[in-house]
Amino acid sequence: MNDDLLVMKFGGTNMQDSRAIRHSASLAARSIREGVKVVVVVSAMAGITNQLLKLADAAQSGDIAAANDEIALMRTRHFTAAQELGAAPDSGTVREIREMHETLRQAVYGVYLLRELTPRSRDLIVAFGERLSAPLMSLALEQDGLRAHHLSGGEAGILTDSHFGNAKPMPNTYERVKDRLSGLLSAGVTPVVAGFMGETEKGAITTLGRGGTDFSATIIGKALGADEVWAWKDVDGVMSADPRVVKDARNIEVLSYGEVMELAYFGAKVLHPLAVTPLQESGIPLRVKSAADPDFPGTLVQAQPRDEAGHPVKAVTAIRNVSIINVSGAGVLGIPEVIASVFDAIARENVTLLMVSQSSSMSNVSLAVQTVDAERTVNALRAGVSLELRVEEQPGVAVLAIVGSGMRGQRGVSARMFTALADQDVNVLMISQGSSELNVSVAVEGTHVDAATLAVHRAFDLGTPTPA
Ligand SMILES: Nc1ncnc2c1ncn2[C@@H]1O[C@H](COP(=O)(O)OP(=O)(O)O)[C@@H](O)[C@H]1O
Ligand SMILES: N[C@@H](CC(=O)OP(=O)(O)O)C(=O)O
Repeated sequence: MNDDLLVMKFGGTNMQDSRAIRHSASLAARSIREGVKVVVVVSAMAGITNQLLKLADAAQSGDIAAANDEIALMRTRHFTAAQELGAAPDSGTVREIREMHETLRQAVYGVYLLRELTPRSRDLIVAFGERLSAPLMSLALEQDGLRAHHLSGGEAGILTDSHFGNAKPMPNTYERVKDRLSGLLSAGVTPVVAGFMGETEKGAITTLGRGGTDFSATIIGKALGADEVWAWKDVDGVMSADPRVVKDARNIEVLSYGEVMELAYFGAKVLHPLAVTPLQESGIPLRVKSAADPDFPGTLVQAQPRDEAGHPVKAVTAIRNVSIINVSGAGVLGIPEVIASVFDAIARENVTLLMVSQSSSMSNVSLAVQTVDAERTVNALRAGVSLELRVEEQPGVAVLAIVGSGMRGQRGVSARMFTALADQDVNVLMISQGSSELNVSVAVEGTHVDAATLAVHRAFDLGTPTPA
């Protein structure tokens, strides 16, 4: 394989300590030694992103001591990893890590003084996780005898809009990434890019949404016209259900971009919901691979689905911590302006709607949203719609979805799902099916979600085939 180009993404688990980082570096090194050019994209060490979010909240609420304690813990973790990867106390890497922690401490102190944590300052703080792990990966690659250079998302050319917390790449990102990384690659240097982050035109740091390092990798893959993007994970690949819930979940060999998007949207944490979007036009394949078993093919994500006869459904996923917002008022909801005002109010709050359904009597619209967004949604609806409407939240819900392109035009798929749920005494609160027929989703009581997932997984025979 000569002149081939791969983008390799390493997630939090694959960056969690010096041992994991060394192993991840060896996976990249293996391909580089075969003559493949590799761009490495890294996540923060496992747990660091949540720790940064927590300490930012502590500073905002006035507890600077708690915030500083967390920063000290993080610092020890990064220093320990650097040291175990062979960095001398006076090395450039150690100095860089020390300086970054100092800048982080100052940013957090600013939040404490202002008692204000804007989405912009939260992004600045949370992106330190990836900025701190990139030098560690560079170090590990260098220890492996390779030349490497680490860059922040912005330095790598990732330019985004200003939707802090959920930023999207600007159209000129692709040209910029190509400009910034091509020189390094042709000089035989492996770029190591801090994932999850980008920057605005003015240089403010943004993040791409939770799990966004997958998205960084595919943006870079598209920009460079990579042969493939490989997302290394702590699981075999994309599986027929979350393996933490369903023990006999099976690896799916091939999925289409559309199927993966549905799976990610409906809660399969394994990939960022927008991760495949940059690949769709160019048809660049994405492979989800197991770092623990690098020779296992994992899951290939490509333009075309591959359907197995008799298996219309490929996976079952769940979103927990959901609320249903019921908007009701006899007759009023039949008036188009009233419906428009409901959706206007939601759009202004930038809330993601997981499901929508309207009763045919036109007296009720139900909206499923993440519980963290529920209060905002209820307030926006109460302020923005006709006074004749009642708005109520029903918390403690989960959304369960079945996904698979083989469902198209197949009769009886929903019936099989509902029978499985009924057999488990699971009450269905809302139902929806997209016209693409790639998924059917239902809202159920949150306490039933695991039993429902297991039952549906069994009903569609998605588990590991038992050896004869
Ligand atoms: N359908 C699924 N297939 C594979 N993993 C899943 C699925 N649904 C949920 N997961 C969870 O996603 C996790 C992998 O995603 P994540 O931890 O974000 O990866 P990384 O941080 O390594 O990029 C697994 O530990 C697994 O429990
Ligand atoms: N660190 C970020 C981005 C990311 O992609 O992480 P991971 O690859 O570990 O899911 C997050 O936790 O959201």
